[in-house]
Amino acid sequence: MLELKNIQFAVHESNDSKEIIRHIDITVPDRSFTVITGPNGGGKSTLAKLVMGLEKPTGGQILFDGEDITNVSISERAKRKIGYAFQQPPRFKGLTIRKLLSLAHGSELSECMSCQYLSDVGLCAHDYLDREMDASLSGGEVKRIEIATLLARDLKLAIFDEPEAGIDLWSFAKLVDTFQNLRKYNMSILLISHQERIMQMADEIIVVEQGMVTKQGSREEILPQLLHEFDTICDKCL
Ligand SMILES: Nc1ncnc2c1ncn2[C@@H]1O[C@H](COP(=O)(O)OP(=O)(O)OP(=O)(O)O)[C@@H](O)[C@H]1O
Repeated sequence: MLELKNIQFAVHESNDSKEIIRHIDITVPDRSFTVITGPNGGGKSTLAKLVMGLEKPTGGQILFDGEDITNVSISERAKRKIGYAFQQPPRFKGLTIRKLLSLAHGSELSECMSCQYLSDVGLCAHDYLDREMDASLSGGEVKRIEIATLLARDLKLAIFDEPEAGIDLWSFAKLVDTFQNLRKYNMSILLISHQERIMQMADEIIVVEQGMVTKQGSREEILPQLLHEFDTICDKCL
């Protein structure tokens, strides 16, 4: 279980301090699917970076399975099975997808397991295992292969920052299917998204605005509120 307790993050800008995250408390239970949403600039990516260790909070505590990891390095967090999927996953020329999956796993993966991970992200293993992770792959394919590498790492917590960014509607539909498939794995998913179809898969939805949690609860409770707010905004624009 991940617990953020009174997390704060401020940066210094020309003799002034700018608060980006203000006193946030969040709990992500084991094997849950949590979506963080909210307006641009609200602090969602910063929150993900704080959990991953890419940024260090200026106040508060991060607990993972009861252990204080606030000051633990990125690589130590990775060893504790916390993983992060980039908005724009890196490509590695010269490295086959088969090799990439084994590297993610930490030892040679059997053909059968590699195929399983690729099929769970909606890719036909025989078409991809011996391809290079290079520029010849589409944006949607790269994203799904990155998710397969997270599966191969056998993570306890996977963090995705707007996985839908930069992909077309067709690839998005396949990505939604991929996230449905991830439900059978034992990991918790913390996903940042603005997409209703992704929120429809969540157990819990958290809205972050101006560095604060403004709504938090089950999908059944929060999603109708968000859709109603969105309709009201749209009606005002007519
Ligand atoms: N290191 C930093 N220095 C200064 N400002 C920062 C820093 N990191 C984030 N910010 C600012 O903090 C605010 C929150 O940024 P963040 O990327 O977390 O928002 P977000 O909710 O993920 O937005 P989006 O939906 O557009 O991706 C933004 O105004 C951003 O410019």
